Amino acid sequence: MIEYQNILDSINQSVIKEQNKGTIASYIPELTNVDINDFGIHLQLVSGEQFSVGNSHQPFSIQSISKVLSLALAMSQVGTAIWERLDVEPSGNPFNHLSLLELEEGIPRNPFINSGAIVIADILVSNLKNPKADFLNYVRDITGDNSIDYNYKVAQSEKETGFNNYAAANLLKSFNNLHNDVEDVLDFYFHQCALEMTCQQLSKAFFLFANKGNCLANKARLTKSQAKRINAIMLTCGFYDEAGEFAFEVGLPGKSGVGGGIVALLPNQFVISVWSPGLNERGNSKLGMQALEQFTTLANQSIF
Ligand SMILES: NC(=O)CC[C@H](N)C(=O)O
Repeated sequence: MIEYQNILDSINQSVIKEQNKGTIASYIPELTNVDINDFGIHLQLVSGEQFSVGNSHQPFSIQSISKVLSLALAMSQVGTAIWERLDVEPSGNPFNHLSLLELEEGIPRNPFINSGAIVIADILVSNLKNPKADFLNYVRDITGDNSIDYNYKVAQSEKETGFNNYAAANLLKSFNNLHNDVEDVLDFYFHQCALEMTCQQLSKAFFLFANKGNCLANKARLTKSQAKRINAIMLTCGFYDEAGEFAFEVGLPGKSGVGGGIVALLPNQFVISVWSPGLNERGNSKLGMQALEQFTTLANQSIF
């Protein structure tokens, strides 16, 4: 029997002592309205038990973590045809890097760098009747929580400063890999990134990836094979140019966001969500990575 609560308590004790908590993302100005000392973890076992520590019930901006949820919805709607428009290779580059996209003629390396997520957003805009409302309902549905919502100020803040994402979308358009208007696709993308969730809600939202495609309410939302493939992409691409380091330190598929959240999971066992808003140089939560390294070491559980 693993003493999960003791493990989470001891991680909390050790990370709150850290002097260097990283840097809060400021390129989206509205993201700076958080306290660098905020820290929470929520662990959801596939067997149903839950454990948490710290601010695990405080909503934060999930940012790029949303790219896994948009990919899941696109795969369940469109199936394998999405792979005609993007690849599944790690990019070895920052999430907002553009030169590879030009070299590779508008085919993004994977769905978790910004250009890849923008292609997925385009697919959803083409396939959903009311894209923003339908995506929100999907996330509420798989999580079993209707209180989840977009933070409209964060979406607006990114719209006003998202020049790099406008560049990515226009480059995709120039290669005919964006079918809708740049404005419509980015409006959807900025909202999906502006979803606010707590660590507890994130663990519940990601339950289907640990549970062979079946969500918390035990409804099939993805096939087993789709869940397996999404986990593989999280492992190889979930942390951009730090994916190797995350596999090395933590050893789980996962996804980060510049709001300081990280979700990771062990198939058939658990989902764990961590939030600490200070980021390292690669744009991933500094203490979040440390906490997860300690978790898989102390619990002796990883995919390796
Ligand atoms: N890594 C991230 O979380 C980046 C997401 C952010 N919305 C962006 O496009 O820049």
